[in-house]
Amino acid sequence: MELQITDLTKVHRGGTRAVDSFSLDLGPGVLGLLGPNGAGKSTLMRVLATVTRPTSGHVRWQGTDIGEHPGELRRTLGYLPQDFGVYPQLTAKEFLGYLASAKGLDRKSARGRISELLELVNLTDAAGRRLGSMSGGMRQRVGIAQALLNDPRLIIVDEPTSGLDPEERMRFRNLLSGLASDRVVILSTHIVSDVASTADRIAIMAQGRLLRHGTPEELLRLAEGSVWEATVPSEELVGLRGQFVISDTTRTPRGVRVRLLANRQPLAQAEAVAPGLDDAYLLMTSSLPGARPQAVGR
Ligand SMILES: Nc1ncnc2c1ncn2[C@@H]1O[C@H](COP(=O)(O)OP(=O)(O)OP(=O)(O)O)[C@@H](O)[C@H]1O
Repeated sequence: MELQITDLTKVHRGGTRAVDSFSLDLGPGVLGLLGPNGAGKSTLMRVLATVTRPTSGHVRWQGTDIGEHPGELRRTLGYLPQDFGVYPQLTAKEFLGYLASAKGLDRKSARGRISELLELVNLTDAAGRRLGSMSGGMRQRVGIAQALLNDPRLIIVDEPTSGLDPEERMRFRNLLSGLASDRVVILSTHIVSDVASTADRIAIMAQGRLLRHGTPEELLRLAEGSVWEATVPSEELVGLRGQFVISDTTRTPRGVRVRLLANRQPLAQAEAVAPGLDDAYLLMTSSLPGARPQAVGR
C-alpha cells in the first residue's frame, strides 16, 4: 500500500501557490501533517482526495497515477474534509444510509456496515438522533463513520479535532491510530498535541513546502541542544520575547519560568532541557519569513 506524491504544485486562481513542489512517499500508519494556518494543508488534502486537480506534479496510489485514473483512488478513499457539512434534519443513521447509497453500497450490506461503524465511533445509542442536535464531537464522529463506509485503505482527515473537547480529541486520535495498522492515514492539523502521541511519522509544511519529514524521534533529535529553561523576573519577559522564540512560560513564586529556543546558552542561568515536539515544530517554523510563532497551537 503506497501513496507517492511527486513534485506537486497547486496554484490557486488569483496566483496563490498553496502547494509548492511537494514530494513525499507514504506507507501504512498515521502521518501527522503539521503546519500553521495557511500552510497549504487543506489544499494538499483536497488534491490527494481528487476534489481538485494539481497545477503540476503527480500523485500515485499503488503505482497508478490518480490524475489519469482518479477512480482507482476514490474507490478506496475515506475523506473527512475540514468543512464537513451535515444535514441537520437527518439522524445519524439516515445520514450514513444516504451516503452509503451515494457510494454504491447495496441496502443490506449498508445496514450492517452502518451498525458496525456506529459501534466503532461509540454512537450506537445516538443513531436516531438528529445531526442538528449533536455536539461538535458527536458530529465529527459521524464524519469519521461516513469516511469509513467503504472500508477505505487511504483515510484523509483535515483538521478533525477543531471544536472538540480534550476527551473527544483523545477518543478521536485513538480511533484513527487503531485503524492505521493496514491503512494509510493522513491527519492534518496545526495542533501539535493532535499528532504527538499517535503519528508514526510527521511532515511539517509551511508556505506550501515540505520543511521536514520523519518519525517523532527524528524531529525531536533535530531540536536537541536548542531548548533551554530559565527563571527570570517577570519584567524581563518582554525583552526576552524580542530576542528569542519563547515556547512556553509558567508563573512561579520566584519569577517566570521561561522555555526558549536558542542555538547556544541564552542566559547564564539557563539550563538545556529535552525538547518536546512543540519545541521542534516551533524551531522549524519560527525562522520562516513572516512567521508568527505565538500563533502556533499547543
Ligand atoms: N480556493 C482557493 N482559491 C484561492 N486561494 C485559496 C483557495 N484555497 C486556499 N487558498 C489559499 O491558499 C493558501 C493555503 O490555504 P490552505 O487552506 O490550503 O491552508 P491550510 O494549511 O489548510 O490552512 P488552514 O488551516 O487555515 O485551512 C492560503 O493562502 C489560502 O488563502
